[in-house]
Amino acid sequence: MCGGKVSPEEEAIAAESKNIDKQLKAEELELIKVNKTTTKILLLGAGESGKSTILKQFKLIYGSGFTDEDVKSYKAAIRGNLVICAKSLVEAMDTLKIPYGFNPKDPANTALLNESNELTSASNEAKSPHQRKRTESNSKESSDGNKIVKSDDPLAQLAAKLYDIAGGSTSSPPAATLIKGAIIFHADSLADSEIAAIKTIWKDSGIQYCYRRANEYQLLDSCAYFMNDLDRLLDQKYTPTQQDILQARITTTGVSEHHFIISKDQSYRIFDVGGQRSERRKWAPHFEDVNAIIFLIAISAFDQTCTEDNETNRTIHFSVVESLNLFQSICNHAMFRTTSMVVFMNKIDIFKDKLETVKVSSYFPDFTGANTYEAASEYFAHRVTESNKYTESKNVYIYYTWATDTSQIRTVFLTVNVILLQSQLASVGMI
Ligand SMILES: Nc1nc2c(ncn2[C@@H]2O[C@H](COP(=O)(O)OP(=O)(O)OP(=O)(O)O)[C@@H](O)[C@H]2O)c(=O)[nH]1
Ligand SMILES: [Mg+2]
Repeated sequence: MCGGKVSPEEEAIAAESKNIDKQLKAEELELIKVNKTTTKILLLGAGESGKSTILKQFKLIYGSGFTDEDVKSYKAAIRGNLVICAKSLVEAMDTLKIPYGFNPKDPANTALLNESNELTSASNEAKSPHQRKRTESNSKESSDGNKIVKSDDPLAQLAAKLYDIAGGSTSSPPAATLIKGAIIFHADSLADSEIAAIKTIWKDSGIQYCYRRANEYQLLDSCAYFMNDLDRLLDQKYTPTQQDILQARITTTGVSEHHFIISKDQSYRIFDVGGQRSERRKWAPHFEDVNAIIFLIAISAFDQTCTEDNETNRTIHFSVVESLNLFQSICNHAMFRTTSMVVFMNKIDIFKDKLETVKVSSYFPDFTGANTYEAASEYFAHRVTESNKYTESKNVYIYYTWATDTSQIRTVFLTVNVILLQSQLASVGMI
């Protein structure tokens, strides 16, 4: 075949072989496409940031929803959640020193409060400017958002005084004593006495005041959702709704893998991990071949201390600070140099509510903007994006999410899917 004339048969064979090559190439490309668009995603973030709730939304939106088995186990979990909430509340009544029946709006309390305010301002007047400055900085000792703000609220002090006068923890009503002794469990049903006790304490004005101070101790975010609907949840024929399941809290231990087909071109392998500190050492074995990380930060917790700190009495950090540090270490991890980072700034519903009464600058003094949702969320988003050291090789995409709201999450997922598909195709040079 050195420059000789090519016969029509040979021509046909060459054309056929060209065709086959073309077809193979197309099939290979298709194969690559299919393989490359199976995105391996890790759901990361601190405990209670909402990872498993996002996974539940994947099941609802792209999977077959909750199975009968799921519903059964969540029914028991929800009842367990009720006991946990009731227990957290009655325990906090003692740690915060709030007497049962305490009503901040009671005229007698208002009068006492005015009296103590007058006394405080008289004593402040008598102090030198230097002494005054020291008292003020003691009550709000927070320079880097990393130290706890000490409560010098006159109402909290009045409650504590009345608590001591009433006899402290010995003055707890029988319902509270019963709850204190209750064992936390996942159960299909609760004893009648426990049901009655939970109902009684939730109606107590002191407990309601304690609930409003939930940033000072650990309480499940779904506490009010469940407690305000006790009759329905405790009915013998109760079956959890989708929303109840989204609100239910089961702490994740270990790592679980889940598969979802998003479209004909896109499928996900999602890994849900436990976010509590003791769980984080189980993350690393899953770091190989990760295409994207969805990292959750509960921004509503900007005034909240960390669970584990409360348990061990170690140095107290704000949980958002811990989340930002955790994000920084993941984002700048050598194995994730080119891994797309999608950050869900989660629990914006609670965040918005909180901003009505709580100042971000009290906990993050370098925040100088207006105490609005727009300014505060932008501030936290900036804290996230500025952590990325690999600005040349990857992007950090920020979304504000309400993980328990399926329609909001559906919209968020649509844009996340587009971004993940594009960045994955780009990473294999296909766009
Ligand atoms: N109101 C509100 N509650 C939320 C939101 N996201 C999650 N929650 C609730 O927060 C609690 C904790 O959520 P999970 O999804 O269990 O948190 P996690 O990150 O999986 O926690 P670990 O498994 O311990 O790592 C649950 O009761 C959820 O219903 C949100 O955006 N708004
Ligand atoms: Mg979880």
